[in-house]
Amino acid sequence: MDKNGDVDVTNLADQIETLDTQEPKHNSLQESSHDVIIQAVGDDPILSIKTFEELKLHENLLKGIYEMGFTRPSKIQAKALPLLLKTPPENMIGQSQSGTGKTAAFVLTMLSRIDFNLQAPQALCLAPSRELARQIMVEVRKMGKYTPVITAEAIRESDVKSTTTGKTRSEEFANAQLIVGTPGTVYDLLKKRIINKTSMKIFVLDEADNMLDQQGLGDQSIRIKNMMPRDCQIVLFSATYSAQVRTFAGRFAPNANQFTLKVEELSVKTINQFYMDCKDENHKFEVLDDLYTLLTIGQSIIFVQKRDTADMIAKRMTDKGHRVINLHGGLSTTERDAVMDGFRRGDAKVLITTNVLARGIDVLQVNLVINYDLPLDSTGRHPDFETYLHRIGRTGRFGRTGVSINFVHDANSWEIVKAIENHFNREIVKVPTDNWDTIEGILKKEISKLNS
Ligand SMILES: Nc1ncnc2c1ncn2[C@@H]1O[C@H](COP(=O)(O)OP(=O)(O)OP(=O)(O)O)[C@@H](O)[C@H]1O
Repeated sequence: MDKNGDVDVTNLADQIETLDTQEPKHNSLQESSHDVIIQAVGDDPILSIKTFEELKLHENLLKGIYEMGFTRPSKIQAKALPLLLKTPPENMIGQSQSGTGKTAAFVLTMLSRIDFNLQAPQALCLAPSRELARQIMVEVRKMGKYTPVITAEAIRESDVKSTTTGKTRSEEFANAQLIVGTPGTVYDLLKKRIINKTSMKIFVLDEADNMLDQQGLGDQSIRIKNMMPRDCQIVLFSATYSAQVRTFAGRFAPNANQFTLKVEELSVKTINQFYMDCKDENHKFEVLDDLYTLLTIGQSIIFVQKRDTADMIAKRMTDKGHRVINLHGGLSTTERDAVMDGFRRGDAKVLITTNVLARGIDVLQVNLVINYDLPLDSTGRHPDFETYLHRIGRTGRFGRTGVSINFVHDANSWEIVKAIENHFNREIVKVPTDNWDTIEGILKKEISKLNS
């Protein structure tokens, strides 16, 4: 807390994840450390690299990695990359907590698989949202900066010329080697043969459990996968896999090397979780207004369940004098890009959104996530555990500390918070809604515990 009595969540410590640098202990198909179970398909020892050099990557790729400030591989990168880069390629079903560097693991693999002399699509990555696809492409372009890779984003819905490249879709995809997109657009482009699939070497699903969800994007992902050549490497990554999706993932990516986290290891330790007991729906807004009036908060994301609620909260917060922005699927793509880019630049500090941004979005300065509405499954009554974890994972990125606050306003929402607490076996601490000195005290204590 600073001398004005504000909780200073803007200056949270930059703790870099402690790397597991131990030598592999045995040559076996399965390795189980305290947090992750690795099932490898081959008989080779499960290696864990300590430096990126050990991967024997092209020096231009290494240059890109180092320029991004990646001095050492994270734990998932250290263990997954040796398996991902094997020749002949092997499939992967990877799991690691939010913000631990899964993107770099698959981006590096895609870039390593490309024959730069061949101007045809060779690597395809799907993500569930336009914003995440754009973010992955930024990482591709940074990491591949010193390579001649030709890239294309498959996120536009019509055949208009790209505003950035001035090319039509056919022109853009004719010689693109690495494509990142959303499933609907990619499927459409493959079907129309605008994307040529014949030389495709690697197919990646980020947020794979979401992409394979039979009630959502699953159908499209399956259709796209069925169009890929037989020997195409299939790589799935997510922080979460429900038991049902995991079984299906095993069929989608057969004979895969698998990384599985135990449920109690899923929550990121540096994200501290709270709940506030509001009297009713309307009181939730008053508490939100007070929070932003009384506390100094860095960048934050407020999650609601519906687009209408996002619009309504944004309007009411603006009327109260708070500077907020709002992003959901009801906006045009141009509006969505402008909002997201503004938030990334830090022009706006408070982003109100729906589950469209629950997954993957990486803005390191976000130190607070508010679940204004708790995430519910399709019945609308039960908790959506996976979405909860992804939402709060928008803070606490790569070893940073973060705070998440859940708003509770009736018996059902209280039960949902308790169910989430039990499911992940992580305490969600109650903070009062009426005593701001106490609120500051609790948040400060919890944050300092995390930093110590
Ligand atoms: N080896 C590294 N060294 C330093 N920073 C890294 C390294 N690897 C990744 N990062 C950074 O860590 C942050 C989180 O990485 P990333 O977005 O890939 O997480 P993730 O595991 O995909 O999370 P989520 O499950 O939320 O999608 C990013 O800002 C990324 O640039």
